[in-house]
Amino acid sequence: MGLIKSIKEKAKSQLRTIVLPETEDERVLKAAEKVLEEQTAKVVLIGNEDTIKADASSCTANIEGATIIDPKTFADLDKYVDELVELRKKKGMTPEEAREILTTEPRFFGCMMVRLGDADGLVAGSSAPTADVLKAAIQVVKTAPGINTVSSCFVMETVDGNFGENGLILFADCAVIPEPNAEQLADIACATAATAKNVVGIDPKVAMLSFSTKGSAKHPLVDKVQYAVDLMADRNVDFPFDGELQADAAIVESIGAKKAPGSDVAGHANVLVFPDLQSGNIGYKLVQRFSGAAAHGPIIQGLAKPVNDLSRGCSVDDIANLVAITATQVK
Ligand SMILES: CC(C)(COP(=O)(O)OP(=O)(O)OC[C@H]1O[C@@H](n2cnc3c(N)ncnc32)[C@H](O)[C@@H]1OP(=O)(O)O)[C@@H](O)C(=O)NCCC(=O)NCCS
Ligand SMILES: CC(=O)OP(=O)(O)O
Repeated sequence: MGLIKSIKEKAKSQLRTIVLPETEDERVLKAAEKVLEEQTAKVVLIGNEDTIKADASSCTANIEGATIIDPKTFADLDKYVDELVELRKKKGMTPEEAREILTTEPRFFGCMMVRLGDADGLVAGSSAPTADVLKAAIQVVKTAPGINTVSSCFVMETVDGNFGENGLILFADCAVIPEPNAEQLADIACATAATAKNVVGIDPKVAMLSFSTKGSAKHPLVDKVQYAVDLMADRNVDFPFDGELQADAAIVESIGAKKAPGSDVAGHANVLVFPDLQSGNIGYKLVQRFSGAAAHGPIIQGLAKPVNDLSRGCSVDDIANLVAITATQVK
């Protein structure tokens, strides 16, 4: 069974409640229809009921069965306001500011639903830059206990099946931390290994990428990746990892054997940790567009509850697929 098919089967058996706050986007309304039709989740749409219904009708999206919540008339708004003030009191947020944010920024309202258990997860980002989704998630949902770093990965479903795990390969971090330090690179590697296991169902083999393989180039940027590898060794992680490796050494067996002989990851990696956000974000988009790979994500890692982002270039299917992925992340 393909990845998305098996994730949808799992989601169907759990039927979680997922919030879609960006209801001004017709792709979201069409995705809501698809999710309801496939019964992979219950759907909550945020916004004015008349407007959402009129928009759905004009794009012929059947959203019957979705729950529509208008923050402006929401019965528990005062409770949400109190919670946001409490969360942001160190930053000096007033009740008036909290009310304004919750009634005008649906991503914040949706994240508060998730925080307070009125929904299980949230998917947004089709009509806002990633930073807007991340800010709502980090400020409201917060990191999971014991976790310092929020990061992201894409599950790339490549076409020819030769790379990674029968064509499945995770790329990280492609959406969150612009210039990770070595500690954060190690955190990204550990979080992505967990996503590989828990969401994709594969045993992770993690390559810490660079423009150098095993000291073939000398530069402070190479030193940073080597230090991240040392930190992972200190953490005694329970998955194979290696670095620093160039991308070809990580994913092509013959090149891995030549550039990093003896490595149990080189040539077989199914998790690629990029050294920074520039390489990660550019890398995933090039693979997606040049090769026709499906890019599922960005799946956000390290939050207390599942909130996932979309690229603004996403399709209706991308949104519906990410809703199913989000549903299966609920603990
Ligand atoms: C993620 C991002 C939005 C955070 O920005 P920020 O200005 O630090 O966000 P906020 O001010 O809302 O931060 C809220 C809190 O979360 C913390 N935080 C920020 N990034 C974090 C991370 N990756 N992990 C854990 N905590 C984080 C902040 O330190 C802050 O803590 P505080 O409230 O105790 O001071 C920012 O790093 C960003 O824009 N990243 C790039 C996103 C992007 O453009 N991606 C490319 C396209 S996909
Ligand atoms: C993940 C990402 O790159 O998002 P966007 O394309 O919306 O910037």
